[in-house]
Amino acid sequence: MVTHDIAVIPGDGIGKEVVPVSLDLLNVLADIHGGITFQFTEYPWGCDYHLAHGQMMPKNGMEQLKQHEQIFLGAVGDQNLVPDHISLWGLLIKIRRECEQVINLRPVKYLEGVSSPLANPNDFDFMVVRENSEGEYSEIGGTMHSGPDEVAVQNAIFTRKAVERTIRYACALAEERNQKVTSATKSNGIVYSMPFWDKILAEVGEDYPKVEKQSQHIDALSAFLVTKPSSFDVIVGSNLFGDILTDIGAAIMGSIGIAPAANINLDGKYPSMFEPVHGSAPDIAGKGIANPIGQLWSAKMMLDHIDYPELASLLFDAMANTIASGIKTPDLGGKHSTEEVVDEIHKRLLANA
Ligand SMILES: NC(=O)c1ccc[n+]([C@@H]2O[C@H](COP(=O)([O-])OP(=O)(O)OC[C@H]3O[C@@H](n4cnc5c(N)ncnc54)[C@H](O)[C@@H]3O)[C@@H](O)[C@H]2O)c1
Ligand SMILES: O=C(O)C[C@@H](O)C(=O)O
Ligand SMILES: [K+]
Ligand SMILES: [Mn+2]
Repeated sequence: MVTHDIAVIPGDGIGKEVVPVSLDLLNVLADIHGGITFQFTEYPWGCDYHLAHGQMMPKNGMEQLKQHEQIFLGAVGDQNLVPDHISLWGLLIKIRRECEQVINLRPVKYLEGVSSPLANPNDFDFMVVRENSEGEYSEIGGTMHSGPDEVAVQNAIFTRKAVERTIRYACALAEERNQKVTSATKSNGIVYSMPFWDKILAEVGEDYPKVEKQSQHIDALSAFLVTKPSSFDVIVGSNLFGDILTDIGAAIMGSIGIAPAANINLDGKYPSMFEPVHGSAPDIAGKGIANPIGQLWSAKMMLDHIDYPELASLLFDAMANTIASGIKTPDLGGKHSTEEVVDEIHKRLLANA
C-alpha cells in the first residue's frame, strides 16, 4: 500500500465547504485504486486563525507544510476579518514563494452542458502558464508623505531566471499539445520589463523550433479570449497578466466556480499546491451552494501530478458527465446544492470504476 501524505488547508469561506467533499471523493478514488491511501493532515489556517493568533499561520507553519508531499488548498481571504493583502501574503502567496511553486498552471476548457456566455464557444481547450514567483506581485516599493503629497511606489520584478523557466515550461507544454504558444506582452507601454520578456521568448523559442510562437499585447489578447478562444493552445504570461487572463478563462468556461489550478514546484524539493482559481466567495459562503468542480478539478490535477492518470480521468469524466446531465449549482444556472453535485459524481465514480 502506498500512502500519499497531503497537507490540507480549507482556508476561508467556501473553501471550508468544497475542500471536505473533495477529500471524501479522493478517498473513494483511493479505494477504487486499491493500492493507495491518502493521509490528510488538516491545518485550520486562515482569517479566523488570524483573529485568534494575529497571523495567518503559526511561525513554524512553513516548516510543517514542507514536510508533506503535496498541499491541497481551498481559498484564502475574508475582508470583513483581515485586509485582503494581509491574508493573501500571509498564507497563499507565502506558500507559493517559500515552497518555490514557480509555475501556476491553469487549464481553460469548454465543458458540455455548461452555458458559456459566448455565443460560439467552439470547444476551446487551452492552458495558461502563469509566472508565480515575482513580476507585479512584489514587496519592493513603499509609501511616503501624507495628505495631498502622499505617494505609493510598487516595483515590478522580472528576472531572467524566472522569465526563462516560465517560457520554457510553456514551450515544453505546447510540444506535448498543439505546438502553439501565445505570449502575453505589453511592450508598447511597459518599456523595460515587457521588451525583456519578448527578448527571452525569442531566445528560448529557438530551442523549440516546432512550436509556433506568437506575442500578443495583453489588451488585444484579453479580447481574443472572448472572441476566438478556440484559437489558443498554450498562453504564457507574467504573474498579474496570468491572474487576469485566468479569470476571463473562468468566465468563458461558464463560471469561476469550475476553474482549477496547480502551483508547481519544478524540482520536487518542496510540495506543489493544488487549489481552484476562485476565492472564498463571501457572498455565497455558508449557503451550501458553492460549486465543488473547481476544487475537484484541482484534485484531478493533483492526481495527474502524482502520476495516477487513470484516476484523474475517472474523476474528470464523472465531473464532466455530472454537469452534462444537468446536475449543477446555481452559478452554472442549475438548482442543485454542493452536496447533490458531489453525490452524483460519487455515484458515477462507482459506476465507471
Ligand atoms: N486563490 C485564492 O485563494 C483566492 C482567489 C481569488 C480571491 N481570493 C480572495 O477571496 C475573497 C473574495 O474575492 P472575490 O470576491 O474577488 O473572488 P471570488 O472568486 O471569491 O468570488 C467572485 C464571484 O464568483 C463567485 N464564486 C467563486 N467561487 C465560486 C464557486 N465555487 N461556486 C459558485 N460561485 C463562486 C462568488 O460567489 C462571487 O460572486 C477575497 O478575500 C480575495 O482576496 C482568494
Ligand atoms: O492574486 C492571486 O494570485 C490570488 C488569486 O486571485 C488567484 O488567482 O489565485
Ligand atoms: K483558491
Ligand atoms: Mn486570481
